[in-house]
Amino acid sequence: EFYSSVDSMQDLGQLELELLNATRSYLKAQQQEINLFRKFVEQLKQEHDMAMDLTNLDDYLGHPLHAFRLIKRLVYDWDALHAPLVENKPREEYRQVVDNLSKEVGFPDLSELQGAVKGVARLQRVYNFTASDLADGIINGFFYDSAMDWRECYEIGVQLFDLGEHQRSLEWLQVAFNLLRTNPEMDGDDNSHFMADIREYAALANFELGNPKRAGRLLEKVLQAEPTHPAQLIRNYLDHREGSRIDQQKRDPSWFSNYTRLCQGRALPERGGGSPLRCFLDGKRHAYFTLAPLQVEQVHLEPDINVYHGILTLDQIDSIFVEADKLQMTRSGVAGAGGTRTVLDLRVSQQTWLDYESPIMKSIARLVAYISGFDMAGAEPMQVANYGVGGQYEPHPDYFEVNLPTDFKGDRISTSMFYLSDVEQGGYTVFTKLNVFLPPIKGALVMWHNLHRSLDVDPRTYHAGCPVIVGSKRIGNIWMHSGHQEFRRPCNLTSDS
Ligand SMILES: O=C(O)CCC(=O)C(=O)O
Ligand SMILES: [Fe+2]
Repeated sequence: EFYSSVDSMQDLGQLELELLNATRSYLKAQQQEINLFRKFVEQLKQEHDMAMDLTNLDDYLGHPLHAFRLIKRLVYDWDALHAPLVENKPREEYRQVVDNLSKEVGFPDLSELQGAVKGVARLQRVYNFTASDLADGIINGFFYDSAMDWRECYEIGVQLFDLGEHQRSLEWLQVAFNLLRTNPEMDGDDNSHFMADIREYAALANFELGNPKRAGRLLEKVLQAEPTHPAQLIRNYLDHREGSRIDQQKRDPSWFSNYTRLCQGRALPERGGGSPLRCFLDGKRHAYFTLAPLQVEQVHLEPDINVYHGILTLDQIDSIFVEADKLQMTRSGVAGAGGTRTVLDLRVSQQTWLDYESPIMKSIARLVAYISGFDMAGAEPMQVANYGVGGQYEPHPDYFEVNLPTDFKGDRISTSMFYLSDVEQGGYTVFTKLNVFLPPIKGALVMWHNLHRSLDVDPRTYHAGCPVIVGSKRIGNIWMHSGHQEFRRPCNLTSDS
């Protein structure tokens, strides 16, 4: 799978480069071969013409050497031409290259295209981007050199229709239509055919949205312009279908408005101020920090969430990726009932797990132990993740509460999340019940407890990774189990203590 991680999209970039190179050398080889053949044929033609030019063909063929020549041409020369022409070595080689690429890298299929389109739709939903802005290359008010043509907008509209996102599909089809009308690409006839195709889909989307009259009018327009257009079939189909479902718009879940608001970097309305948050240097937490105190930013109190700035150097982050590159990244799943894992749109990323054997991971383990005070015997390996097109992780707790995996010693008492990249736009970490949003800052660490001291779960820690708008978001998560920590964070008796 490619779309669920920006890193693996790089394989596709490479794939396309190799396809381009192979195709160019194929065309060049073909051209050379054709030129050679053409010359050869011209030569044969000259000889042939000369023979046929003679007023009396018998004169020519009666000459023993001429006869010899004609026969030789047909025995050898034409054969020499036929075989490679039919065989076409460059074509065989080209086919081979494409086959190998398809085996080694694999070409993306329709589900990948849908994944990418869903990513775009997710960005629109969470950040209120309009299709026309995106088509103009404007993302979140910033101009990128990425304007789209009508075909691309049409394709997104079609894919969204197939995904059942009818309102958004209609929006993209409208943009496609306007683009085609303002920048016609062919002479009139072809354009009207394309317009008919767009209207046909727009009619279907309108029907699904409970506007059968508008659907009918659009189909009418199509058939007026092109009486033989297959839209006639659609009309018959819609005429015989039950009335459309008007209320088929999916309702947003209750957390959605907090999520989108925080993702956009807008605080929720305050519910009375608590104690003020502070930034401070902490050189006392462990002797290790005496000379280089921790740079602590409190982002929430009760439950405490702290950001530790400048924890990892760029070199250290590079070393983490050297370790991660030795392993295979796989699509992230979410835990389901009975210890199952499923791949869902609510989490679009790829991940791998690093143990604490290598020098860099030994230092990471030491840092987490010194900062958190926990015993790393209870730590899971570090999960390194990379998000994809519109990649996100919807609100969730990090604890399990039920169906704890059998190899866990206690639930996930804390989360230590390292930001391993900056993100150009989007990709905030948000705590949907706490009014906290954190833009990723490369080298920083966020830490919080998921369990109360009683080891009961703390649902206030629900959090999410917002869709990445532009950029590649990389994080490293270390989850600590409550086993082994009995003396590090002694429990209390009341569940909310
Ligand atoms: O990407 C983020 O900011 C949050 C990730 C997260 O919550 C997780 O991986 O459990
Ligand atoms: Fe999480």
